[in-house]
Amino acid sequence: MLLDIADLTLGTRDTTLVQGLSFSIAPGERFGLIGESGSGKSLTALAATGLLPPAIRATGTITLGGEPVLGASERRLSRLRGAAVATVFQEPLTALDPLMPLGRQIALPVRRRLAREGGDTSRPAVAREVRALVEQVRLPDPDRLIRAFPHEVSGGQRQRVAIAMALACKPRLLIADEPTTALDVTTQAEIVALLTGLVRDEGIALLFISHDLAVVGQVAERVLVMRAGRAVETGPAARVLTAPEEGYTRSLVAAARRFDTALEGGA
Ligand SMILES: Nc1ncnc2c1ncn2[C@@H]1O[C@H](COP(=O)(O)OP(=O)(O)OP(=O)(O)O)[C@@H](O)[C@H]1O
Repeated sequence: MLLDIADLTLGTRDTTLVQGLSFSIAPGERFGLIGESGSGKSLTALAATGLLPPAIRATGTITLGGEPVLGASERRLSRLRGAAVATVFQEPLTALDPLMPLGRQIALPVRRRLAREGGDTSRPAVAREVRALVEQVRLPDPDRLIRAFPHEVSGGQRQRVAIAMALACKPRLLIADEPTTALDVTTQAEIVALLTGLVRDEGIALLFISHDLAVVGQVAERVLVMRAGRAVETGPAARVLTAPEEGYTRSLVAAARRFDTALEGGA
């Protein structure tokens, strides 16, 4: 397994936020973590990358690429973050430097990876890779985009830049935490299709986190539904999202269907 989480419990000094959570992701697998706001999805993702806030205590085990995450030194973790896992967040603006042209921002993880691999880190070599990544995430007008600042491009384009930066690390696991929530519906669908296609083509495993069942259904092969920090149901996406066994999942699926029907009725 690429990511193995066993009996993970997270909490502050006086509150339990995630309890007894276990799941694993195989190399190349697309896994969906579903749950309403506050159910503990983001904390779980942060725990998997060793980025938990200092106030949060963790027990259980997390193994990423064969290495333990909980209790690992910052040095080991930063190596693991570069090579094994990269994350795309809901709001790409938080991950981008407002004062740096987008091309230079994409160049940072490219140069880090080339240095790690002992590759050519000269300016032309890095620029070639940046250009290839910009094309891979299908950003329009690459020459303009490379020189543009974050506020000069659209939200969907910023998310494509964030995806390019994640791909630049050549991770074995990509974590996407609500990557489409801040976008309009059309852009959402484009980003979901892009992400799914890229991870499939590159053989990268995906941990896709969302409260939106329809979106997760398009992306994931297997899903886990969380409620108030606990796993409610897990299984193949096609089964859980069409024939859920647990009452809570059934109510989520029914609510999503009602929403779809209302949209169709209103169209
Ligand atoms: N640093 C922190 N200190 C204390 N409590 C925290 C901290 N970070 C998160 N929490 C709490 O942990 C719970 C789970 O948060 P988390 O962000 O993982 O939920 P989520 O399912 O990702 O929801 P959302 O989709 O809204 O981000 C929430 O009740 C939140 O208030």
